[in-house]
Amino acid sequence: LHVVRRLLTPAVPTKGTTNIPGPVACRRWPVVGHALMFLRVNNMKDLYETIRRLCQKRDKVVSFYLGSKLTIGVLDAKILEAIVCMSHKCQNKEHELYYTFNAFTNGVFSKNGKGWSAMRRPLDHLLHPKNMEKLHRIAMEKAEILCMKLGDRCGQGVFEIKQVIDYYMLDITLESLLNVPGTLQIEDTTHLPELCSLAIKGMFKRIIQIVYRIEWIYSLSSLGRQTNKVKDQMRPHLKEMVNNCYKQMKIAGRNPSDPDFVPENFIEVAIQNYIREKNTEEDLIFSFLDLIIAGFDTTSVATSSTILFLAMHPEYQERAYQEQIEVMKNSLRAPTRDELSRMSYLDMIFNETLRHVSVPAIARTISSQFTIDEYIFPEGASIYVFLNHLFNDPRYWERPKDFYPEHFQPEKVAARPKGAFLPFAFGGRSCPGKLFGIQSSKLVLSNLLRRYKFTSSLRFEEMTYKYMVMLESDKGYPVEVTSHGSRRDNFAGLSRMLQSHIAAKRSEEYMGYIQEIDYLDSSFEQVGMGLLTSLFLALTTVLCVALYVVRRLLTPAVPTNGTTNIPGPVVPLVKSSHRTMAKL
Ligand code: HEM
Repeated sequence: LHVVRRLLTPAVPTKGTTNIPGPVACRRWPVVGHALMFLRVNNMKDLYETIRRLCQKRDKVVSFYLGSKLTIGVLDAKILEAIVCMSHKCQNKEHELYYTFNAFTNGVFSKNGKGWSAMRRPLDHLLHPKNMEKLHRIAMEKAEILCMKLGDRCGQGVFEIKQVIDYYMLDITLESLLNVPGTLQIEDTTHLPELCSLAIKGMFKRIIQIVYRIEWIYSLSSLGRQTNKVKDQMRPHLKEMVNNCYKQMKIAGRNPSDPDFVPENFIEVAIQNYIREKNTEEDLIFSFLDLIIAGFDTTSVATSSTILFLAMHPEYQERAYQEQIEVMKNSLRAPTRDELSRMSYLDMIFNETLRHVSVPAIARTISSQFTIDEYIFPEGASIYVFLNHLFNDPRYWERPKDFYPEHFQPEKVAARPKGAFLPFAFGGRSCPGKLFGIQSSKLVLSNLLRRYKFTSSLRFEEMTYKYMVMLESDKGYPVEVTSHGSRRDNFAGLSRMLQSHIAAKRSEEYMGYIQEIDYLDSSFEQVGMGLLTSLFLALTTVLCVALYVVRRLLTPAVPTNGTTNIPGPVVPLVKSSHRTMAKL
C-alpha cells in the first residue's frame, strides 16, 4: 500500500478541477499513466502512441490522467499560441516526466525555480547573438575537419553519417560553451557520444518503468546499476574538464567565490553554482552534462537527418546545391554568418527536417490557474504539448507525410498559425541554443553540399523512428558519398591518416563493454521487471482470495436482525471467534 501510494502521489498536486473534456464520451479517463505499465508499453514510442490514441477524438485540448496527475494535452496551434502568452504561468518542467534526468544530471535542463534561473541567465549570455561570431569561428574550423574525414569516404560504399556528425557537434559544444579543446573528431579517448546515447536510453527506460520512481528499487535494479556503470565511465572525463577549468581560472587570477565573478564558460557557471548552493562534488561534475547532451545530440540528429532526407530526394539536393553555388560561387571555404543568412532554401530544408524529427513532446506544470477559450487550466495540472502531432496535423500542412520543403515558403509560413511549428519550444524554457544550433548545422551542411553528393538506399516512405530526445531513425543513417567531380578537395591523404588514427584508438575491448551494457539492458532488465510485475500480481491475487475466504467464513447463513442486551462471557469475545472455538 505504501508503494502504491508513493507511486500515485504527484509531486505537485492539482488544485481545483477543469472543464476540459476527456478522451471520448467520458469526462476524463483515469489511470492512464500507471496502467500503461500493464498495457504493453515497452518504450517511449508506445507511450506517446497510447497517449496519442486517447487524444484522437479531440481536436483542441483533452484532459486525462497520467497516473494521478491531471494532464491537459494541447492539440491545437491557436490554443498553443494563447498558452505561449501565458508561458510565465507554465515555466516549470513537469516533475513526473523530467525527474528521470536527475539520475545522470541535475542541471539547467531539468531544474526548476531559483536553481534553474541561476544557471539559465549566464547560459543565455554565453549564447547571446553578440557572442555568435566567436562560436561561428570555432564551428568553421571543426567543419573543415569533418569535410576532410568525409573526403576519404567518397566512393567507399555505405557508412553511418550520424557517427561522423556526432563528433563534429560534440567538438563544437565542448569548445565553444565549455572552453574544452574540441579534438574528438581527430582522436577520441572519451567515447562520450556512445556514453551519452546510453545515458539517454537509460533515462527514457526509467520513465516507462513506473516502479523505478522509488529510488531504492531503481538503484537495486539492473538499469540503476547500468546507469552507475555509464556514470563511472564519464566521471573521469568530466572531472578532468572541471579541474582544468579551476587551473585556468587560477592562472588568470579569477576566483569563482568572488561576489562579482562573471563566468566565461558553462563549467564556470556550474562551479559558481556549486559554491553558492554548497553542493557535492558529484553534483558539480554532472551538472553540465545535460548541456553537452542538449547541445550535441539534437543538432546531430537534425543535421544527420537532413543529409539522409536529401540523399533520398535528389531533386531537393540539387536545388540546395544550386543555391550554394549562387551564394558561395566557386569557393569551398566555410560560409560567413552573412552568407548563411542568404541560404533561404537550406533554411526551408532544415525546417522541414525538424518538422519530421523534432522533440516529440514537452510537459510543463501550471503554477497558477488560467483560462483560454473558456477552458480552465487549473494550478498544479500539467500541460502536455504534442509538438510532433502539431507538426504533422493536416489542418496546417499540405503534405504532412511527405518531405516537402515548400511547406516553408514564406507565404505559407505567414498563412499558418505560429503555434503550428515551435520546434524550439516557447517562453522562458525555450531552447537557449536555437541560434547556435541552426547556425552550426547550416554551416556544415553548406560545406558538405558544395563538395559532395549523397545517396541512400533507404526510402523516405519506409522510415520509422525511435522516440529519444528527438525522433531518431530506426534504421540508422546509412548514406553513400561521392564528390562533385572536379570540385573535389585535395586533402584525401590527410583524411586517410585521420581515419586510421581514429580506428586504432577505438579499441575492441571498449566496444565489447558497450555491448555488455546493451545485453544487460535487453535481457536482465526485462526478466527482472517481468518477475517484479508477476510477483505484484500474484500477491494481489492471494490477498483478494484471502479476503474473500475470510468474508465467507465470517458471514452467518441466517443473519441476525437487531441486537441484544444480554451480557457476554467474562471476557467479551467476538461472536465469530465463538464459532471457530466451537468448531475446534
Ligand atoms: C536543432 C537543434 C535543437 C533543437 C531542435 C532543440 C530543441 C529544444 C527543445 C524543444 C527544448 C525544450 C525541451 C523541453 O522542454 O523538454 C530545448 C531545450 C534546451 N535546449 Fe535545445 N534544441 C536544439 C539545440 C540546442 C543546442 C545547440 C543547445 C546548446 C547549446 C541546446 C540547449 C538546450 C537547453 C540547455 C535546453 C533546456 C532549457 C531550459 O530548460 O531552460 N539546444 N531544446
